Amino acid sequence: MIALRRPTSHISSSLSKFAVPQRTVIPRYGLATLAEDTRSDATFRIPLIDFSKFRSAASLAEKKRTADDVVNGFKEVGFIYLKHHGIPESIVSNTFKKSADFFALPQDTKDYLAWDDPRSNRGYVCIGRERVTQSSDAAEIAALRSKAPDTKETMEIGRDWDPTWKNKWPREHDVSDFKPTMLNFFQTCHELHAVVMRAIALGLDLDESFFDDKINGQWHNLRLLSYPPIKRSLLEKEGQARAGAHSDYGTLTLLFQDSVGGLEVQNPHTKHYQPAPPIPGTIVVNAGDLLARWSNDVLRSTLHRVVAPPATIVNQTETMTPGRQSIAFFCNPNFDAEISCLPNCYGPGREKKYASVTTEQYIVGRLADTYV
Ligand SMILES: O=C(O)CCC(=O)C(=O)O
Ligand SMILES: [Fe+2]
Repeated sequence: MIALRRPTSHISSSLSKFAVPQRTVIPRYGLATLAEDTRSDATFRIPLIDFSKFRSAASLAEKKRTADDVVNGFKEVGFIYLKHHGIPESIVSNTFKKSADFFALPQDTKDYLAWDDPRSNRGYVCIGRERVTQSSDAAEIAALRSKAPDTKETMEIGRDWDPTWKNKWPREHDVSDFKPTMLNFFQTCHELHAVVMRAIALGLDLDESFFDDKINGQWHNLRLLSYPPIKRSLLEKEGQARAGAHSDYGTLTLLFQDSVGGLEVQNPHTKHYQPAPPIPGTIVVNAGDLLARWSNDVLRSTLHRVVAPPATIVNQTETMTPGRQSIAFFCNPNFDAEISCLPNCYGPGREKKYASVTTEQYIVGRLADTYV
């Protein structure tokens, strides 16, 4: 359902004059647009885009076709799958392995590295400490956190050469090669972000290099996530999820999932949640709030959440859901970048919706609201 078009039995009138036997069904693939498909949950799909067509395009016109697909995906859904994205599978699997080794450490070893400041946004976050939500009301978030905390733990890593904020690395004898593995992954994701933003610039009819000098400072956040096995009955409680419904804050999120599943994306048109299952060889990419704001909401920052894995993975009669691992790379513009409406995203009939804000003002404010 995600990438393939459904067949339909509709035969266009221009074909009817030909000798088509009465009961022949001519399948039509790929004719409905993404915009049409997303209007209904039955046909909702997250587009799957072959990104090698952008990287190795023989002409600007060919490049622009993939760029248009990327932008169209963010306009209609806010989420896309990328295949042939250029990050070798060995790098992804090794990063997952080091992440698993980290979360397997004793609790007090992890607590020693505790996250302690939203301006730094680095370190270990134990289960129940973050409650992602769209609310910015402190009392409401505190109530949600105690009633239905997120059932996940995370490790947050920022750019390593920051003069003010230091990453919190486990000791080498706790997890060998953790730091070089994460820094290599960080750099690799940074480079992919820069290329996808070039595609977005082109798809918005801006100069391809428009974002280059606004996103080169690597103010990103690499988040390792671990969702421990949990009783199904706990996940099915009112308002409870592995990660509650939220949007992300930055430009784009590059999301790497294991094979367990449970990620759901809100269909922006029907407001119903739809699964975004792991597809081998792909990554999920979603637009964040700053990109939506930058583009005057031309590009969508779509709500998503992580719930119990589908019943094909866990039998409904089982009482435990399996543990799940994922890695989110939250990409940000430079912290001093002024996020004010992009040149092509306003005009007569489309007024500017947002005041200009720096990345830092926006992100630090959001993070301060969601953690205790
Ligand atoms: O674990 C996932 O698949 C999604 C995590 C997520 O959306 C987040 O951390 O912002
Ligand atoms: Fe998210």
